[in-house]
Amino acid sequence: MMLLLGGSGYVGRIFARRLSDRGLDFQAISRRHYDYTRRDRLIELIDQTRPSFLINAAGYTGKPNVEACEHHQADCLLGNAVLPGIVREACELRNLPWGHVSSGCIYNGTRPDGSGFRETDPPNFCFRSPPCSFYSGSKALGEECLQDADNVFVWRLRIPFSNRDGPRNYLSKMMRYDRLLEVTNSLADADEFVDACLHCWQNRVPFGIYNIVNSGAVSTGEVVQLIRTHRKISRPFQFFRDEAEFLNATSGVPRSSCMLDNSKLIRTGFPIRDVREAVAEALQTWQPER
Ligand SMILES: NC(=O)C1=CN([C@@H]2O[C@H](COP(=O)(O)OP(=O)(O)OC[C@H]3O[C@@H](n4cnc5c(N)ncnc54)[C@H](OP(=O)(O)O)[C@@H]3O)[C@@H](O)[C@H]2O)C=CC1
Ligand SMILES: Cc1cn([C@H]2C[C@H](O)[C@@H](COP(=O)(O)OP(=O)(O)O[C@H]3O[C@@H](C)C(=O)[C@@H](O)[C@H]3O)O2)c(=O)[nH]c1=O
Repeated sequence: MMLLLGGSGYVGRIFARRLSDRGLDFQAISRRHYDYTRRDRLIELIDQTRPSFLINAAGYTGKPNVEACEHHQADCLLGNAVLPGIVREACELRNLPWGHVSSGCIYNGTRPDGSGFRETDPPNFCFRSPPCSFYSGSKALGEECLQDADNVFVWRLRIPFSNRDGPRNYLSKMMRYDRLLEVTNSLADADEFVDACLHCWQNRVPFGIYNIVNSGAVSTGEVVQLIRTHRKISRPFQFFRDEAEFLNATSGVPRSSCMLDNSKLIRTGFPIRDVREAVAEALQTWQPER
């Protein structure tokens, strides 16, 4: 049996669906019913349920986007920086292996040679390397709390998308925003991300940090072109002139735009798709929100 923390959230629900689809036994835990953010309660929960693995898909992301983290800093620090440390302590005490959903947003840009950041690269979009958003800073602190931990996977997700239309889906956002920021990013098909996380545990790959994104990176303009082609949308898409105009028009919170190297994941035998192929397929099989 696996414990799933944060199973009520966007990422947690995808874990729940994929676990159910595979017939894997799990219990999704919500703070509403059980306060897993308290170390003593989490240890009690582990003792009562005796799981073989724990998935931490809990955290504070801000709604509708990370801008909200600037105004809810305590919740953000609790969910993203403190909670991973609490889960670590509880899991270490009970010798329970686990996985933590982190974010690639602790980086900005590329490595100096233009390649994607590797798991060994220090974050460059965080409180220790400003500027950054409060969200990114809090996620990097969360990873610091897990440094040198045994028995944990740190799964870095980045800009999830899927074929299911909705306010958290990056492709839906690109179709709904009035104006778009032209940047280049690594992205992750949300289902593929979860499958890769489950692959790590089920195939007992070595614990540690994994960048879990589709291969390559894609610009906003390329995504728009794929949307035009596969969704047959002919209306014009408006773009911000540059990042300064984006920051002026929104609430001034900088975003991470970055490329991540996923070769460590690929070496474990997980066949992750190229980002353009994955985006195209999501758009071809699009399920509009009702
Ligand atoms: N969505 C995205 O674009 C990305 C998300 N991530 C990471 O994935 C994880 C899940 O994100 P996502 O599913 O999008 O987030 P959601 O807000 O949709 O869900 C997160 C869940 O975490 C639980 N939670 C526990 N502590 C807190 C807290 N202090 N504040 C808010 N919620 C809390 C809540 O569940 P309950 O109250 O029921 O226990 C909540 O439903 C986060 O760690 C996030 O940083 C990483 C990259 C991209
Ligand atoms: C608000 C806005 C954003 N954008 C761009 C900026 C950015 O490149 C992309 C996504 O920005 P958003 O504000 O929608 O989402 P944001 O909250 O920044 O998304 C992030 O969420 C957290 C939880 C993560 O961990 C990240 O990996 C990422 O998925 O869209 C526009 O093009 N136009 C807009 O009006």
